[in-house]
Amino acid sequence: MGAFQSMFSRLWSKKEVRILILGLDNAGKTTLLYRLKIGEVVTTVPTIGFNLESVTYKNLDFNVWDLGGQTSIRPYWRCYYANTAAVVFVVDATDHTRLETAADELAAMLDEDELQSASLLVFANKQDQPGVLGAAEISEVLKLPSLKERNWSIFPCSAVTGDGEFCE
Ligand SMILES: Nc1nc2c(ncn2[C@@H]2O[C@H](COP(=O)(O)OP(=O)(O)OP(=O)(O)O)[C@@H](O)[C@H]2O)c(=O)[nH]1
Ligand SMILES: [Mg+2]
Repeated sequence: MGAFQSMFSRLWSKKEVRILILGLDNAGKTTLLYRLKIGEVVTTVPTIGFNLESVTYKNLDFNVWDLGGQTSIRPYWRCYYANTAAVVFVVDATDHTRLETAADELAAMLDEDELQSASLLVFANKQDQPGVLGAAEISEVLKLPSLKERNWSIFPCSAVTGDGEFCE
């Protein structure tokens, strides 16, 4: 194989680093995606299907899939699980009444075979709002400390103000 051909075969075989952004509807997933991508707050509409963007972070390129979170769309999340390096699970930390639902969806997702080696990053979003729960409280509701053999972290953030380590 010539050098040229060899270089291109290596490029073509370069695997996608796939990140999924999941969470209930209205959690702030799309807002967060575009905060990461362009550093700005965009006006969103509920996502029907997905948004896909390549995001470069610290010189690494990721394909970030932001899936719609409405009840009727959640069954389709599993179609995107294969080869996922990390799941970003976004929680509206002001939405006290739906935290249990978020916890159930997260638990079901983490049970899936295709996600056994995926890392989990949880964002306790909307920290700019009054009455918001912090990372420790969200972590407890989602039962993160009981996760075994899972590389997980949780961060408080506001996708709107950009506050929080990973929203910047
Ligand atoms: N105050 C505040 N509002 C936010 C924040 N993040 C998102 N929002 C608002 O929450 C609403 C829903 O945001 P989206 O990003 O569309 O939510 P989503 O999770 O993509 O929702 P689906 O696409 O339906 O699954 C919008 O009005 C956002 O402006 C935040 O950090 N703080
Ligand atoms: Mg959306």
